[in-house]
Amino acid sequence: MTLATHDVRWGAGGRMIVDGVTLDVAPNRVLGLIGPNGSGKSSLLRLLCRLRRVASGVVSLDSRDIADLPRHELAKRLAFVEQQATTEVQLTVCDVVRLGRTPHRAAFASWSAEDERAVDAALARVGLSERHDQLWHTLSGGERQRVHIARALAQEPRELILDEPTNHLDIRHQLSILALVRRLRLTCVIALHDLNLASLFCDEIAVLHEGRLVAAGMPASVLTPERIARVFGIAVEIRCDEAGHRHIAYVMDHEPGT
Ligand SMILES: Nc1ncnc2c1ncn2[C@@H]1O[C@H](COP(=O)(O)OP(=O)(O)OP(=O)(O)O)[C@@H](O)[C@H]1O
Repeated sequence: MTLATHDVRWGAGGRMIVDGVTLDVAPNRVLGLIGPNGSGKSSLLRLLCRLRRVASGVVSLDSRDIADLPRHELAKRLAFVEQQATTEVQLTVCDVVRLGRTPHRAAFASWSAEDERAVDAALARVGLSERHDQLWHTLSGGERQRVHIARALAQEPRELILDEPTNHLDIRHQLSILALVRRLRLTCVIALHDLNLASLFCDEIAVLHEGRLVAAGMPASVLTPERIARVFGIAVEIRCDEAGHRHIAYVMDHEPGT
């Protein structure tokens, strides 16, 4: 166990938004977090990264309460790729990725060859090496998303938290980013909306509904038509192809657009 929550609660605006979530993230595995809009996915991810403090319960890293970890130590271990992260407009792509090296550098230390290698490797991994010097604000939405993933990789974390990292990406880049996340062999928690991508790329899936964890486990056991109907309010059929891959097909009771 590296990252875990025990009975974590957090509320805002007079209501409970994350309501008693207990979850273990297996080391070096990808946990997909799914749930309808507003079910508390981003809020839970922010609690995992200590960007918000729990109202009650514990988030732990290697069995230590993250509330007790020095900020610097937490930043070396855990990287977060936020949904629609913004960045100062006058920075170049490599400036943004270099920010990922901050936790590894002592105050006033000069930029090292190791830092530069980590930045170059991170940009290469997301396929943006040739954009090294481009101004960040001139990138497309999908390219910005990949730069933020590179920034997180430059941090060389052991735990990687991603909030809908496939937003803005075309289908090829959605597949390549999720394949990359799998290849990294880090402990990953990743909020996703696409149930088929979650099923294909995640080792385990956790389902949030109205702030509560309603299921967690292997994709095939969690993503059943009954549960999808209950949580998302839609009808689906599960089809298996010849290779044994499951495909979740949406059942329309009328033709789209009619
Ligand atoms: N600081 C806050 N104050 C008041 N309400 C908040 C705050 N943060 C989140 N919420 C509410 O909590 C609920 C859960 O939000 P959250 O962003 O965690 O959901 P989500 O599952 O990530 O949704 P989505 O799929 O739409 O991104 C929403 O109804 C949101 O409006």
